[in-house]
Amino acid sequence: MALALGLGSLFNHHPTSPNVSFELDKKAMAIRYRTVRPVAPGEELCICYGAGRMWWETDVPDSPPTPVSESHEIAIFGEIALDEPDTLRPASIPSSYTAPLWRVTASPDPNTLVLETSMAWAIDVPPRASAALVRAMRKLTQAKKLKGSDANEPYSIKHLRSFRKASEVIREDGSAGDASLLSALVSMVDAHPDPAELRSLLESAGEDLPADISLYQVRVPSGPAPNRARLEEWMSVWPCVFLPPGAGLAKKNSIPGSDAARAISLVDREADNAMWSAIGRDGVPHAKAVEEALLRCLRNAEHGRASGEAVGVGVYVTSRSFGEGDTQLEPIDVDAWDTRTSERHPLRHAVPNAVRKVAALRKERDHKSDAANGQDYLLTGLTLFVTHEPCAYCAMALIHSRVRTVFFVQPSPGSGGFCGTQAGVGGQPQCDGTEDGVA
Ligand SMILES: C[S@@+](CC[C@H](N)C(=O)[O-])C[C@H]1O[C@@H](n2cnc3c(N)ncnc32)[C@H](O)[C@@H]1O
Repeated sequence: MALALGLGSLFNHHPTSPNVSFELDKKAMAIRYRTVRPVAPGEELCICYGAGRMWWETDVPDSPPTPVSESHEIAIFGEIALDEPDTLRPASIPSSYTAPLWRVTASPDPNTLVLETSMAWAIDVPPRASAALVRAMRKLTQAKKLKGSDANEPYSIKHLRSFRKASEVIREDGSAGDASLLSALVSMVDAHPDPAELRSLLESAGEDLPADISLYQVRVPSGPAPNRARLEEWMSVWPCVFLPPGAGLAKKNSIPGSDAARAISLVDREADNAMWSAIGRDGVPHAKAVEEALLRCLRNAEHGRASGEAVGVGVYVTSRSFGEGDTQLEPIDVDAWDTRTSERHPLRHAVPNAVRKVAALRKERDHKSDAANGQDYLLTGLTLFVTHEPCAYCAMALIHSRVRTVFFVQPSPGSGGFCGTQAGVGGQPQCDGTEDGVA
């Protein structure tokens, strides 16, 4: 997350074709803005804040909720309703409790992924020479001399269209292109930093290329557009392709060090929605099962409070699968709550209490001398529900425990260790965060 200060905060949002792109320079702690096409006098400079409804667009309705069943409608990723009979409901929970349901994940969201750009080398060729250039590049690629022209290697240019009208291209040196020529991408600058070496490489391919190959730099998106909705934004920098839903951004398929390179896969909201509206093995819709589990977790918090604990945080851990994979686990249902007051112990938060209970249960029940990877004590494959967003300590405990998914009811902006895992503990590369969370 970066906040633009100074003039950076003046850019308004254009949802589809901004004329300015920006990139984060994390080392310099700066944001760089660049025009991505010629700008007419008086034309407003706009960036794209991301896809989807913006916070000021209050009159634009959210997409309608997906009904789970006729009698039980829950807005998937909109709202979760806890409307239990009064006898079961803890007193602290209003009779019709509704809370927004968000997904927080270690994977970046395609709607907010920042468009990163890099410099690439291009040359101008007459249209009739384009086939010769393609042949030359193919030969050099096969001979492993031209870096980045294969999809599966660093500095790949495979997501980018190879040719563009030379007159439409913004060159880094400010020169104008000839309308009768094509601008052809050759490689990323980082793959071949020395233009003289690249030029002689192209000449060595022995194809019928123009005699006066002159390389110039152009700005291109570092990776493919994360979805169709963002494609226009990416295309305004350089024509390119988008990732089909569910496709991952392969680490090796993007610019090393870029956000895209760190991404293992993107959040796939369509698949998410399908998951939430699906029916579990026991015939209960996943969304209804989540609601029940959240209620149990709220009851645990209430139980802690009623037994004199100062902090009312409750946890429920279950082996029940919510559509994420179909592994059959030994059934586990563990309840826990914060016990700092009764145990006079600063570390007896609800989450580590649950982690200890699961470890003890599995050690006793599932222990085998040949158990691999801690499967007889970790939370691998389990889902944990917690009333409050885990703090940094609890988030680390969850990461070390290898829990599969975490649901929490109450986010803790600013102090939570989990929210927007790209900023929280789970998103730190050194933490090996693999868990997903739902708030
Ligand atoms: C970063 S500021 C942009 C500069 C702001 N317009 C100003 O004059 O200070 C973001 C705010 O600008 C407004 N804004 C930006 N793009 C907009 C758009 N396309 N339509 C309406 N309001 C927009 C929203 O109120 C938003 O909260």
